[in-house]
Amino acid sequence: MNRVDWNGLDAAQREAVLTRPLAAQAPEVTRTVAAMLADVRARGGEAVREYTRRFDGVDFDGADFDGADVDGAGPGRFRVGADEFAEAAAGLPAALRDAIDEAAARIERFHRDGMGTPYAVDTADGVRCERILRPIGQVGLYVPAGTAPLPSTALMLGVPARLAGCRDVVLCTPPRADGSADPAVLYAAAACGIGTGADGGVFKIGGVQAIAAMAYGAAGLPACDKLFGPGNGWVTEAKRQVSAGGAVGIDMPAGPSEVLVIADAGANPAFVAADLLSQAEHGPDSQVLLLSEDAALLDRVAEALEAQLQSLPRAAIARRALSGSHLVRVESLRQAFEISNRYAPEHLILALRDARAHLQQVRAAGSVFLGDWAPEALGDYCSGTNHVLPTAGAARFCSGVSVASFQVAITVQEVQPRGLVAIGPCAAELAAAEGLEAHRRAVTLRLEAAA
Ligand SMILES: NC(=O)c1ccc[n+]([C@@H]2O[C@H](COP(=O)([O-])OP(=O)(O)OC[C@H]3O[C@@H](n4cnc5c(N)ncnc54)[C@H](O)[C@@H]3O)[C@@H](O)[C@H]2O)c1
Ligand SMILES: N[C@H](CO)Cc1c[nH]c[nH+]1
Ligand SMILES: [Zn+2]
Repeated sequence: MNRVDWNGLDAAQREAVLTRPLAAQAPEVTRTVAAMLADVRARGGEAVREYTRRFDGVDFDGADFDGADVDGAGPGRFRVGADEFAEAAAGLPAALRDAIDEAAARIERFHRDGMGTPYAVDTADGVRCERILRPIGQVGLYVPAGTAPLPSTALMLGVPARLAGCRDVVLCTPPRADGSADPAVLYAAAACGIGTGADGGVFKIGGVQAIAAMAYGAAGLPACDKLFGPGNGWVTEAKRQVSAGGAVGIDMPAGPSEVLVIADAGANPAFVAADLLSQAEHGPDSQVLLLSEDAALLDRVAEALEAQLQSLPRAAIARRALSGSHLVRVESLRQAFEISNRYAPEHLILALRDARAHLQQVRAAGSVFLGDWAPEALGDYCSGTNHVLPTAGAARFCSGVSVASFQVAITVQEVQPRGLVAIGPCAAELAAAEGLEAHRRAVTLRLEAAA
């Protein structure tokens, strides 16, 4: 990891420290993704099949890739059949099944309490305004499995989708080399009721081609109203591009993982190093930052990182992520929070003695971890909060996945004649000021009728 002193950097160098690795390669990714999306749009399932062969090394040689035959899922098809679900559940170690069930229950507990509630207000006598909630009709979930399958992501998306009442849920995840889906992802999907009923289903499709298939409807998938889930740079760019057209919504940019740690002299260097590595091991594009006033702490964390890397199976990936990451000496905690709020990290760990007291200084972050005993990994799996979170600075303006992400809120107004008499003149006056005569008449005609 690169070691810098914030006060010794000029503006451009500071910018470089806070620039995400993906930003540098964006134009090339943008072009590749645009071409792939256009191809799936034009050629449908055949293009999905071709990209699956190219990127995942699997050739699904089913009969009809565009819908007619997908219900009879079997070997050679994108859609996961009942037999593969059953095999997955039977083959999974009991301890893993229990862990998935336990995590699902805690995620549900947290998300259920945070569900938005409809409300109604009489804004005037005879004027009732309401906000009601409806589940989004057709939702598409993406569960990454490039560097490693993430069954926890299936829970993070599937649990709130179910709580919101979404009935038509499809889930895409890249196939393994033998053409099967990761069994733990299937078990987690099934635990959320995805893929086992008549509606929706789980499809073995990854990357850009999965996002295209869910956005446009291809390879047996319906065109979805909204897409959810994290992914690498290609997946995240694909989500951005399909949503730019306005035909499909997305949850947020949830790209390569990030963590920013603010640590004081009392922090445990081994804990801090482990937290940095747990995001660095996600992928070479991950970025991790450590800010501290204490130079000795930065030294000890650097040593701990090296020591822990020795026994890390994904050390090569983590080292690449660390090469684009920094250990930053700051002059004060105040400066640390200024930097953090500007960076707007996906995850923010406050390894501080009085962490809660500093929470009020946090203005932008996907999820915050207070103190020494809340490793970010708990939020990834089972504390109950959602791990699908905004990256690349998007935490400045959007939030992680919640039940509300799967709902639309609709406002309703019900007006009695006395209500129209009460507020109609206000509307008529404003309509006249805007020169919109039809608007004004829609009110005044009724005022006359009510008189
Ligand atoms: N922000 C969040 O909430 C969050 C949560 C979990 C994971 N993540 C991130 O999700 C990412 C998962 O990435 P992953 O790679 O492991 O899995 P992935 O499923 O996102 O990507 C794998 C797919 O990428 C495609 N691909 C690979 N190389 C390509 C190329 N050269 N051109 C076009 N497409 C290509 C392939 O189709 C492959 O199936 C990681 O970066 C991780 O940090 C983020
Ligand atoms: N840290 C990831 C979000 O950036 C989520 C995750 C899933 N599994 C492990 N971690
Ligand atoms: Zn993680």
